[in-house]
Amino acid sequence: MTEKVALIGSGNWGSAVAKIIGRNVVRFDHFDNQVKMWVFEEKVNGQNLTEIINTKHENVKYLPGIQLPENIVACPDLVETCRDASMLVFVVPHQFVASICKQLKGKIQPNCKAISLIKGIDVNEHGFRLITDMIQESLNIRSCILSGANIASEVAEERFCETTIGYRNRSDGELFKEIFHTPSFRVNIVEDVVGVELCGALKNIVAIGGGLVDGLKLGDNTKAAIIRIGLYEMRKFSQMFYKDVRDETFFESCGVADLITTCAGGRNRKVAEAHVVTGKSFDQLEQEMLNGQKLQGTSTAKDMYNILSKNNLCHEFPLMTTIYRICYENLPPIRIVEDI
Ligand SMILES: NC(=O)c1ccc[n+]([C@@H]2O[C@H](COP(=O)([O-])OP(=O)(O)OC[C@H]3O[C@@H](n4cnc5c(N)ncnc54)[C@H](O)[C@@H]3O)[C@@H](O)[C@H]2O)c1
Ligand SMILES: O=P(O)(O)OC[C@H](O)CO
Repeated sequence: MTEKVALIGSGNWGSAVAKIIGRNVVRFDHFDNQVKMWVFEEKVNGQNLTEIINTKHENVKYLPGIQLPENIVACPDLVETCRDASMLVFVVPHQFVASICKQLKGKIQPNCKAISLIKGIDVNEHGFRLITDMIQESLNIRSCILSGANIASEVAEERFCETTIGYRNRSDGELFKEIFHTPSFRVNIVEDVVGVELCGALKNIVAIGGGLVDGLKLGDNTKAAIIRIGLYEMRKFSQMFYKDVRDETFFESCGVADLITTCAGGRNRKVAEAHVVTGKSFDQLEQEMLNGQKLQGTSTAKDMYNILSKNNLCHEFPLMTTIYRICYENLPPIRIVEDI
């Protein structure tokens, strides 16, 4: 059977993986060579971003300077992008997934499989769920997860790194590995969707902590302490709510490696540092510094705090709780070290 891949998302990470997927599908006979990529349409210098991508083969707004393969075709219509696909790659900021699934319900192939590259969780009045569960439940399809120490610009420049795919069904994990693995983007697959996904979501909160420490100029030892405590709280939370999450997952790229990279070079870190230095709000800094890219760490800190406070657990997760309070309750940033 010929597999057909569709990419849902074309931001910084979506465009970086488009380069990888576009090149990989042509290496195998069992993939259709054309990959449609859904673009949330917008004007860039008066021209539709889809038209720019399809003529220049570059996402000039979200990943400038990187050439995309010509078999990546930008499409502004979500349903049209996914209609005939058998493999869906979700790579949008987590706050947009619910509305995307709603639009796709009943409009995709019944044998479709999905993978989420999204780092975040979904919280509502009933509790919280994983983004992969949201995709599975709303579209009635299986979903893997991919997460790792993967800053998009470095991946796009083909600098060596690793990543982790979590699967429930091994053949899905192996199939998705084929479209992502390259000599410079090394994929390992593990049977722990929940562990891989929670690592990716929760590390974004710790990254805010790393940035606060940088803004306060507290130094490398303090940053290392934030990383260690963050890793401890990530594992504790994951295994408290999902007892099957494996210890080993935290030693994969999605675990300790992503924490290190995100606390060194990610957007969450950068904006949190600027928050300390300038005193401006996270929302304002996101607008000023990221040119349309989205922060995931602050909203995930809020989601996490809602879960913890509902379950009377704030005192057991002092780092995550303090980061939330600094972001949303005007707590002075120095409390990152005083309250943990
Ligand atoms: N950028 C990275 O280095 C990186 C690496 C690994 C994982 N991730 C994760 O991948 C996910 C996607 O991140 P990204 O960097 O590709 O996105 P991004 O931060 O570049 O987000 C901007 C994207 O969101 C789109 N958008 C804006 N408003 C929208 C709306 N209302 N509906 C739908 N889309 C809308 C924009 O068109 C653009 O494509 C996130 O969960 C992120 O944590 C990012
Ligand atoms: O830029 P950030 O902070 O969203 O982090 C990017 C990636 O998740 C790092 O692996």
